[in-house]
Amino acid sequence: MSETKVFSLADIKQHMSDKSCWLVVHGKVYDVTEFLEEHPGGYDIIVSSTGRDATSDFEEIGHSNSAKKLLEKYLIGEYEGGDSMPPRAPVAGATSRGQDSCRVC
Ligand code: HEM
Repeated sequence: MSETKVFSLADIKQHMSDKSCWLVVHGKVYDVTEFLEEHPGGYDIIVSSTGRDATSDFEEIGHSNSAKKLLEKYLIGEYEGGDSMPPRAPVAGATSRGQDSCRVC
């Protein structure tokens, strides 16, 4: 078994398209590019869950156990912040250094 790779938010944000598509679910990073075409829910819905924490998107749909098992096939590593990934894309221009608290709210 090779060592677990750890990815930053900046890494993850480079894979937000159908050319290269990573998902973060429960703090783990999945490269689902190859799965996009096969996804029964369509590929655009997955692409729209990239670049942020996709855990609630994935869980709220009520995916079957076989869908959860399928996810394991695409595991490539972990997010450096564990479960602390922003659920929505941070405010435009914010840094990924953890100082992106909202100035408006
Ligand atoms: C790599 C991650 C994912 C895998 C492996 C996956 C797998 C699957 C599978 C196997 C199904 C068929 C039903 C089932 O067995 O539960 C399904 C349906 C569905 N998935 Fe995903 N899914 C993933 C990510 C997502 C994400 C991030 C969303 C975003 C909300 C999503 C939305 C849906 C929807 C809406 C359906 C229902 C499609 C329908 O019945 O019309 N999935 N998915």
